[in-house]
Amino acid sequence: MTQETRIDITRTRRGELDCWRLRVGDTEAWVAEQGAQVLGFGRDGRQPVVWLSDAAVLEPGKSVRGGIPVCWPWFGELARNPAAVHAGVPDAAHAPAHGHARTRAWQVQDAQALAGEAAVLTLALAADDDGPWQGLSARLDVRLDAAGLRVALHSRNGSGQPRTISQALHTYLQVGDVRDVRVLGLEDARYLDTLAGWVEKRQEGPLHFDGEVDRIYYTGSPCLVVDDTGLGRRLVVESEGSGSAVLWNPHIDKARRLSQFSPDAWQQMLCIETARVMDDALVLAPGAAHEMVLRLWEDVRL
Ligand SMILES: O=P(O)(O)OC[C@H]1O[C@H](O)[C@H](O)[C@@H](O)[C@@H]1O
Repeated sequence: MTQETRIDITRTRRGELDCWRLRVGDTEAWVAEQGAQVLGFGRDGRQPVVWLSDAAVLEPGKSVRGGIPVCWPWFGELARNPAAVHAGVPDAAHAPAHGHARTRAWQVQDAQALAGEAAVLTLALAADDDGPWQGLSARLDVRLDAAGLRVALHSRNGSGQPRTISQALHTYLQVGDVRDVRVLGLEDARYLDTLAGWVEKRQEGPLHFDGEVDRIYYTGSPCLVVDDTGLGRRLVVESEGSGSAVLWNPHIDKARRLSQFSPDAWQQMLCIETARVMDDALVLAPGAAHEMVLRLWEDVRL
């Protein structure tokens, strides 16, 4: 990247949400302040890397279907989590899926265009003063540069007790046709098949999407690759500080039950969710902090 590469960051609105647009040369990312949710990432004139539903609703209080929702301080159904995650929560069975962070207003801490380098945005979610999540705070650093998109989720336990949480950067990826895609890097990994009674299985070969997939992988590899022959590209999802990943595609029937989701949209998306879930849940000692990083880029084959 040269000093002349255009880099900027601007506050703007999409629908009813306050957002930030990060721009580095011909690459752009969008982030909503609500939920610190990345809403888009891609290069001019190419298919997006990050998928956003054409039925997405950009309104306060609603998690947007697509982008990278931040699931925190729990992932999925709270009651399905290890007991330590919902200890002290009075009505875990009725807690909202994927935690409260994705629909809350996060505070902007920093927004900078670093000449010749990157556009960076930092958003923070203050700790609750009381209640079951008292003392737990989060921060999300988003950085766009010539290498791609980097998203880092910091969790901090400011309480006087050890705390266990679960979390995910729930990345929706754009693909040509999910039936022609394979995910590499999961070979031989243990996984929980949530569609088959949460039994543990082992992945054989690359992952294909022949039907609904909703699995929690214990990832030995920090680097997963979406090999997309339809779009002639590979998407690389690299993680740090994460030992699990959720792989999801709703296929035909579940697509009909999802909010903000067109009936055929399952064909053009899949989720790779960089996570700390189930056996890999995150234990934070009093005063401790943790960083989980996702790096995402497109590798174009000619
Ligand atoms: O509809 P949402 O609450 O956004 O959840 C969307 C999906 O998230 C994860 O991938 C879960 O593993 C799925 O079971 C769930 O359907």
